[in-house]
Amino acid sequence: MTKDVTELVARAQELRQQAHHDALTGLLNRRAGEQQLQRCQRAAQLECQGYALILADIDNFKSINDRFGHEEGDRVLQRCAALLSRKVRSGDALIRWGGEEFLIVLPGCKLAAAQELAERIRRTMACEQDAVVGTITLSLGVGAWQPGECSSTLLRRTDQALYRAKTSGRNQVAVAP
Ligand SMILES: Nc1nc2c(ncn2[C@@H]2O[C@H](COP(=O)(O)OP(=O)(O)OP(=O)(O)O)[C@@H](O)[C@H]2O)c(=O)[nH]1
Repeated sequence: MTKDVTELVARAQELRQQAHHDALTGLLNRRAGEQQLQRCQRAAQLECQGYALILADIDNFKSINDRFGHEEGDRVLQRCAALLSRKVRSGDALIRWGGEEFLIVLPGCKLAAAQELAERIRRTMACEQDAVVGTITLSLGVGAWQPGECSSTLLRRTDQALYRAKTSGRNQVAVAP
């Protein structure tokens, strides 16, 4: 009987893990990430505790897949996820937001600190050499919550900053005004 209960609890934990996490990278999946973002937004409105976002996107990822194959592309995604995991603090949320795009939610973080973190991430990624693919770079957009703003507006501003980082040459950080 006790063994059955233990197995059920373990299975429930496994299912919860699968429901909230991306199978390839182990990061939070988009749905769980959206919930984290909403929690952060509520705290911002109720307690006036701001937060910041970083959107990081691997540069020219399609050509990595094309040149080295989809499996190597998957490994590059895992490598990026591992690097990002090393850079964030325990209260932050690290999310696989899309194919080769990652969102970091930083509760209580101001714009300047988020920009510094994004720059540290960019530099570390660009300096490390992957044995197969060589240099991998990231473009990053950074935004900080403004009073009265909803999370989708902040997300849109941060995405626009990421777009500027891409169109300005990639391997750079752009900040949402
Ligand atoms: N290996 C692998 N590839 C993926 C995965 N999800 C998305 N992709 C690929 O990621 C690529 C993204 O390509 P684009 O959107 O053109 O972006 P990009 O080549 O990185 O170009 P820029 O973002 O403009 O620098 C597509 O070729 C997708 O097939 C995945 O889970 N694994």
